[in-house]
Amino acid sequence: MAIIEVVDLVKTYDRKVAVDGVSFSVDEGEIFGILGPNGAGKTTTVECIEGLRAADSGSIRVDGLDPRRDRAELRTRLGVQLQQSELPERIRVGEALELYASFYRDAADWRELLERLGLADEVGTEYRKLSGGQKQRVSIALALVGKPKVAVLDELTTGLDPQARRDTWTLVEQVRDSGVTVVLVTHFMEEAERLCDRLAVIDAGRLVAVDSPAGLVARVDGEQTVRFRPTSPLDTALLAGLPEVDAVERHGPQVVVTGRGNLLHAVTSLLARNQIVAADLRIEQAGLDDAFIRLTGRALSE
Ligand SMILES: Nc1ncnc2c1ncn2[C@@H]1O[C@H](COP(=O)(O)OP(=O)(O)OP(=O)(O)O)[C@@H](O)[C@H]1O
Repeated sequence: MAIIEVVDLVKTYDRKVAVDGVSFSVDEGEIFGILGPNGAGKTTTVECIEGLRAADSGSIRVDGLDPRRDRAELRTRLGVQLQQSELPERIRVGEALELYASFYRDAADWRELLERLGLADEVGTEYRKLSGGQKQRVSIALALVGKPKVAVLDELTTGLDPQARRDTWTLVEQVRDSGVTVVLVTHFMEEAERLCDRLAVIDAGRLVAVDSPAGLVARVDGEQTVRFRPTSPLDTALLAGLPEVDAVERHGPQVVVTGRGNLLHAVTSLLARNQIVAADLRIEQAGLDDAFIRLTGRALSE
């Protein structure tokens, strides 16, 4: 069931069209990603969902509420991640949580929340003394303290090192598993691929596609590459004769086979039939990166 519905959203700043007729819906209980390059209109879209910005046209419903008209009620159902700069440097973690909990009639037990987010030891620590990853966890805690049904997390792992980023992903999955629908704004392909059940790909204000990461990748009928080192002599003409294979090359001791369909299975079966053992066998397939390029005509990082 849809918990967020966005229909034909349009938002213009002066003459710049930031969001240009975007429609999508978010199902209850999913991690829904909004993926796109800088300036694509992601933040504008979620700010309209949060009721922080008025759309020029289109309609939005969050758990049945109109974000502008029902802002007060929306606040109890939608948790918004705070940007880092919005907390005073010297506030202690426990104080921040207590303060935010006081804004809600029915707040979560914030001590239990800190425990769950691995911050129990930092209750008395000043915000400025936390690591980047810890600050992000505090911002997640603050988004959850009102016991929302939906949490919006915007550029959650920007600036984090790879380990802290992975820890944060695990945390987001735990949040979802606890029954909260998550809307995740990101421009990291890996994050989107690893974490999101479905994604809206936005480019230059327009919705390019909504699908699961695997569904997006499947739209690219991509070429695959299988690499291996045969441990006994191999007649590559045998491989070249397989219907799945487009080309076979030798790079020193390595054989590189490109093709389509169930390429890996075709290659390994042929090797098995000929009693050839493949060492260092690897397959490379199209990923979300390739799908993004196919859909938008450019790489996400451009
Ligand atoms: N308050 C504003 N006034 C004028 N233009 C704005 C305003 N906020 C955003 N824009 C412009 O609208 C477009 C969409 O911006 P938005 O912040 O929604 O994109 P984004 O996808 O979230 O990008 P980023 O990843 O860089 O945050 C950009 O061209 C941006 O410059």
